[in-house]
Amino acid sequence: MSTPALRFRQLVKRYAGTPVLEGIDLDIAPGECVGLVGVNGAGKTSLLKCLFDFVRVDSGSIEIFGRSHREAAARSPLAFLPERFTPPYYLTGAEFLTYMAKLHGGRHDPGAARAMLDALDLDHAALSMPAHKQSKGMTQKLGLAACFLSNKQAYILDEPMSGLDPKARARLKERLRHVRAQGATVFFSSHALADIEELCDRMAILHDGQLRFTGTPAACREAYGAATLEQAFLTCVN
Ligand SMILES: Nc1ncnc2c1ncn2[C@@H]1O[C@H](COP(=O)(O)OP(=O)(O)OP(=O)(O)O)[C@@H](O)[C@H]1O
Repeated sequence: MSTPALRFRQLVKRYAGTPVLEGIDLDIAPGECVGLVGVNGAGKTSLLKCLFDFVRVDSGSIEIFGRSHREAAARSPLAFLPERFTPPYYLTGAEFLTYMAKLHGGRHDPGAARAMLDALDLDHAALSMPAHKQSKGMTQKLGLAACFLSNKQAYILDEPMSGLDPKARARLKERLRHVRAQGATVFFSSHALADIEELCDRMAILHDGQLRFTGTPAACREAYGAATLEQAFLTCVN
């Protein structure tokens, strides 16, 4: 197998001694789309925070395209959308995208930005509106736009569908298929099992600090003898 895009090995994370992740092993291949699911509080966001070195790992390792996640340069091929994303409240949409383009080491391209807003069904008015006047869905789309404009090798998205209306969800799915067709890796958390089934090559179910299941959605249904992914998930976490 080629070098994985992401490799988690025996990852352990505790908060004040309380374990949240207790030996996570997961490889995600370049170009693969993997969905991370689990009940509220299962540790999905914590796993992603470990990946970006936002929180300290207690033991185990994480590699990004073969390099330790502790090296800042190793994280540069990644675009990230945090959970409950809100841009700095005083920045307009255009200022935020300009700022993010700089952080990603590129230059803001107003034409590309407008095209991306169209792709995600975000009104161009968001470009001149400060974030604090935007709706939850608008700021979410803005965060997604910044991610996709970065043209990174891998997109790490924490509940990317959160707050999006049905049209925007459809547009986001199109965009995810588009970046995958270009060879990008996608790793996202979600509570929407239908989205996981529709978009992902594989899914990982995190429960009680461990990955209870990793494989295709079809294999998940089969493993738990369930007609639907929802039933399979419920059996897995019960
Ligand atoms: N900074 C922190 N300090 C202490 N405990 C934390 C911290 N961050 C998260 N936790 C705890 O770790 C556990 C996992 O939280 P996390 O946010 O990773 O779960 P999640 O799977 O993303 O949940 P959700 O689906 O609700 O977003 C929870 O019990 C949470 O209270």
